[in-house]
Amino acid sequence: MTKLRLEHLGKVFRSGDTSVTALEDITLDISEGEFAVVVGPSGCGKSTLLNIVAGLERETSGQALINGRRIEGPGADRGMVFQSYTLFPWLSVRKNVEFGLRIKGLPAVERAEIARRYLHLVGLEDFENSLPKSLSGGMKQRTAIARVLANNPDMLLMDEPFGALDAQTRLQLQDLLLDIWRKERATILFITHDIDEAILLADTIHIMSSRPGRIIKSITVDIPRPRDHRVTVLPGFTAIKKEIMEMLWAEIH
Ligand SMILES: Nc1ncnc2c1ncn2[C@@H]1O[C@H](COP(=O)(O)OP(=O)(O)OP(=O)(O)O)[C@@H](O)[C@H]1O
Repeated sequence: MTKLRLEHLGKVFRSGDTSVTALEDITLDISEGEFAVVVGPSGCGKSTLLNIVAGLERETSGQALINGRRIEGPGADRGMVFQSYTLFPWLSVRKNVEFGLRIKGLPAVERAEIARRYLHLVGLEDFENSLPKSLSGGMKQRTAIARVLANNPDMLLMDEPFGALDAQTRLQLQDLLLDIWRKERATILFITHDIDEAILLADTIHIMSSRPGRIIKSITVDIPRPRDHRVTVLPGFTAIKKEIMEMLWAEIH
């Protein structure tokens, strides 16, 4: 079943006499439970694409549909994780995770139960009373992921979520995300600059051109699951990496 459909999506930013075409004629489908990754050169419109799906920006042509309904603004059916940490500094880890549930009006006992379940899933059950300032970058992103999952969204939208982390932590969180995705059967749209990350995670990789961003190729990653970092040395992995690198290289030269 199609979860997200983008039909001839375009975005032109206008300000005064100048206009920037960020996206042009983007058409793609993401199925329920699919892990879709978008890669592309810097400035090609990846964040703009994700922001339109999040309902934070409006397209200027075409349309974006979730579960067959046109996206016209933000909604609880989509949960977003950004590169920068977006936790409330004055709230404990658990209160951060509970935040959306509190807005929904869930009783305190139920909120705490759901928050603890997701903190356990991301390995932070012993830190529920800590404040964000006492957490490492990786722990902050784990909290952000738990917070989004606690709201039980239809889709997770992730904009370079591991981009600010050191290499070692990034590897750990990639494996954690794969584990969560398998357990929660989430539908994920994930943006990254990192080709290894894209191949490790994705069912499908959509490669974008330089601005104006178009989809120049969609690659199905047929490396068997469950995957972890050991797959990065497989010949199938290297072959996909070569293909993507050559396409991106051609885009920026
Ligand atoms: N609010 C805005 N107003 C005007 N132009 C914008 C706005 N947001 C983005 N752009 C332009 O649209 C283009 C695409 O930007 P976007 O941030 O989506 O690219 P990106 O692929 O996510 O970049 P990066 O990989 O460097 O994060 C860029 O040329 C950018 O300058």
